[in-house]
Amino acid sequence: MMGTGKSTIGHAIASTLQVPFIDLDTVIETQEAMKISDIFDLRGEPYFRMLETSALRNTGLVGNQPTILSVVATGGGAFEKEENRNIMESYGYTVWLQTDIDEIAHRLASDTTRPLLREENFASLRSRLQEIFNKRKDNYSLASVHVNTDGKSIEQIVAEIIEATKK
Ligand SMILES: Nc1ncnc2c1ncn2[C@@H]1O[C@H](COP(=O)(O)OP(=O)(O)OP(=O)(O)O)[C@@H](O)[C@H]1O
Ligand SMILES: O=C(O)C1=C[C@@H](O)[C@@H](O)[C@H](O)C1
Ligand SMILES: [Mg+2]
Repeated sequence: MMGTGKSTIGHAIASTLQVPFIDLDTVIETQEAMKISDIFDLRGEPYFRMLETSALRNTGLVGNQPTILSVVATGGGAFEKEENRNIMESYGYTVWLQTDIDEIAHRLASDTTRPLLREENFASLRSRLQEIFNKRKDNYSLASVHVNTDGKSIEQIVAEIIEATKK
């Protein structure tokens, strides 16, 4: 889900484990030389979703060889497509960061970079987030590791995820 901390936590896990970190949204922006909001506006969401799947596929390979251990943060909508879930499951652990909707709304209230969240005020942002979450939660629950982030520091969340992947 957007705003739960995938990029922040993903980066922190990779630093802790000293492995490469890949942020799929950043990969797509670099490759297209365009901000995600511009890709949505100029090319449309289906085109973005196609780029997302192909970027996801490419994160697992360097040439034709599987890459070494790495941490990948996807966009919040990437787990919606079965094809994407299958690619991610073939790579290893998938992590669902669960964050209270009010907390996400507070975090993103002044952030205008997310094309699916162009809301006029806090109440409409909150209800839009709830609507997106309700639509996506069954797919998110298919992730192999579930971590509730509420009231936790980044360090605590990182430690919980690393611990969960040792089991
Ligand atoms: N555990 C946390 N405690 C407090 N703030 C946090 C925490 N995790 C992330 N944040 C803050 O929340 C905001 C959103 O985080 P981030 O960009 O990592 O989310 P995301 O899941 O990658 O979102 P998106 O799906 O849009 O890419 C940032 O301002 C970040 O600093
Ligand atoms: O939740 C989503 O569908 C999205 C989240 C962002 O990370 C970006 O991938 C894009 O804005 C779409
Ligand atoms: Mg992100």
